[in-house]
Amino acid sequence: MAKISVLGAGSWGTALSVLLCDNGHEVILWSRRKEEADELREKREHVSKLPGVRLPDGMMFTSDLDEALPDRDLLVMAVPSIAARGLARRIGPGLPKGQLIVNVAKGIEEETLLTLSEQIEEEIPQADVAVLSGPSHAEEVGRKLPTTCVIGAHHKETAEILQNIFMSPVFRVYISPDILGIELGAALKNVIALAAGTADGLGYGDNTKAALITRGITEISRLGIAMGAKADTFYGLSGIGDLIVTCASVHSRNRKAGYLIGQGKTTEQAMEEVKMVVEGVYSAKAAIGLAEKYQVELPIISQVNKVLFQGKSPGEAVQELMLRDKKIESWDSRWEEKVN
Ligand SMILES: NC(=O)C1=CN([C@@H]2O[C@H](COP(=O)(O)OP(=O)(O)OC[C@H]3O[C@@H](n4cnc5c(N)ncnc54)[C@H](O)[C@@H]3O)[C@@H](O)[C@H]2O)C=CC1
Ligand SMILES: O=C(CO)COP(=O)(O)O
Repeated sequence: MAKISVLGAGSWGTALSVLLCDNGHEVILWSRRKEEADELREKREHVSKLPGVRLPDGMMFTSDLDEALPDRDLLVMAVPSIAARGLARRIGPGLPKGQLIVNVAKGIEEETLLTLSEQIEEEIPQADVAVLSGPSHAEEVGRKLPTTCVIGAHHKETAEILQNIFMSPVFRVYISPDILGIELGAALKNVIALAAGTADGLGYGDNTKAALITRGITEISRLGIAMGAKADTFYGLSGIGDLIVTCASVHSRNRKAGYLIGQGKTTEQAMEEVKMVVEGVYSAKAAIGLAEKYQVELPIISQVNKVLFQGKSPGEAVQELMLRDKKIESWDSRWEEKVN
């Protein structure tokens, strides 16, 4: 049994707390809001974020970091990406050397273009930071539906410890050393999911969705490989796997926000209506910074940015993508041509 604190009581932090409790660990779920921690303790359900999922009797709740942080084998960071650095800065000074931390949020920092684990490592240099990602909607993990994820860590021993902690008959966990590839796939799939949702909102069909998923992963992996990630990672759970689920699922907040934009809502209206965090909106901007830095073309992600932030009509963005220069699908030595 491990002593674990999950920091962030949104839908994902809550679902993972249930999983970890069911796995026999001692779990404290930290919320930044006292009323939320009190309500979770009393109702044993997160009514607004994860309705219908009973929170196990043994699960503990607090809004006090002094209760959540000392003497924990593992800290799971489950706050929205824009809050990750701030929380890491706040908790870092008190943590011991080698503190194991798993980040489960998905994003890239717009100003620095750093992944979340890189930000956490900057703020808590003494920690051993890993990531968990993959096609895993909280609503389904909460209902104990079979799910697979991947854990990325610097050291294989760390990855194996975490694999043992998270793995269950309904939650299968793979391990990988490619933290960068995992985090890039996680953050950028949300931007493509916004596009997929927008296509749904415009009334387009399955062909369009398949095109966005396929050309989307090409775009994500092109950038990731230029940054030093491993190509295979983008065809794994945290890449194509998460991209498929986020573009297709009724649970996806990014897809939902895209849908509303396709129906004519502004970015702000769509984010407000979804209520929960829409990470793709932040990652979209960061992706443009990365594309410029690594001199990589990201046609879909560029159009998503124009729709989100420059008021371009989604229909026009699709037209522009369809009418781009003619291309070869992928590089082939027989024609020896570099393609985008
Ligand atoms: N919901 C899901 O199915 C999954 C979500 N994720 C990722 O997990 C992260 C968290 O997402 P959700 O739990 O779904 O979000 P959510 O929208 O359900 O909840 C976010 C929670 O974070 C709290 N929060 C906001 N700012 C904070 C701060 N500065 N400090 C502490 N807490 C703060 C809010 O009060 C709220 O309870 C995101 O990066 C998301 O992409 C990853 C996999 C699955
Ligand atoms: O990352 C997720 C599922 O793996 C959740 O995606 P959304 O944030 O779009 O709901």
